[in-house]
Amino acid sequence: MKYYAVIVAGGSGSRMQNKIAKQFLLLDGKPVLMHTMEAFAACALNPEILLVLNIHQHQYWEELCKAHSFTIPHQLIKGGEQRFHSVKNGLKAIKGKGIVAIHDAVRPLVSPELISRSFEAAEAEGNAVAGIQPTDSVRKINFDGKTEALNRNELLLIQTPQTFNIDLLRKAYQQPFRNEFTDDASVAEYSGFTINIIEGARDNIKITYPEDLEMASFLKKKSS
Ligand SMILES: Nc1ccn([C@@H]2O[C@H](COP(=O)(O)OP(=O)(O)OP(=O)(O)O)[C@@H](O)[C@H]2O)c(=O)n1
Ligand SMILES: C[C@](O)(CO)[C@H](O)COP(=O)(O)O
Repeated sequence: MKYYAVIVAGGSGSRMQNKIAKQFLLLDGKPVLMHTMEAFAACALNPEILLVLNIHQHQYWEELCKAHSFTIPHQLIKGGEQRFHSVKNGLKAIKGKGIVAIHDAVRPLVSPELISRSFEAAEAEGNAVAGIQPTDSVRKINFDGKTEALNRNELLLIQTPQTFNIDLLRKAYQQPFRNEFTDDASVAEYSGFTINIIEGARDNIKITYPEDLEMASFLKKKSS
């Protein structure tokens, strides 16, 4: 079986409010994106890595790789307007059959163990989407602005990797973009596929706001 990893890094990181896109910010002296790619390179299934990056950042990325002596093999793909389009561009670059993991570049603490588990579960079930249970109480905001309690035991916080049989995901990504397509599971589900959840990891955080980078540094040190 052939394994692929599409690392989506085509965003601008606006919520990070930094002139440098968050995927390039330093985490323990190394760009966030490099930590993420190292986790996939350490996966025993040896996935082929495709990095999806805004075309205007390709040269900057190549300079960063030289500066950090970063030599993990990968194919560079141009990003798209939305995450959806970036994933679609990544899929277009994969020929033939196999299993593909889609992963946010800004989830650098993903473990090779979770990556392998995701590939293995997707190979068995058709797809595998990482999720964890909320530990806070949760409420829904109604159209009138009032809120109502939800049963948190019926909810999941969804992460990446989100891993699929490539043929399944290619079919799903033939649909036109919809605003509710915030991840690959929502795209696959809208296309009629049932989503298979696997246990994610509490430290598999997405770096979105400045404090997330500080948290990631703490978690990285704790796990080393
Ligand atoms: N057009 C886009 C938008 C997002 N992403 C990627 O999707 C992942 C999750 O997106 P998010 O955390 O929202 O990143 P940004 O869109 O960069 O952040 P923001 O919404 O704060 O601008 C990130 O690795 C981001 O680089 C992408 O590949 N292409
Ligand atoms: C894909 C994702 O990380 C799953 O939780 C999330 O949907 C990405 O959302 P973002 O707004 O693009 O960061």
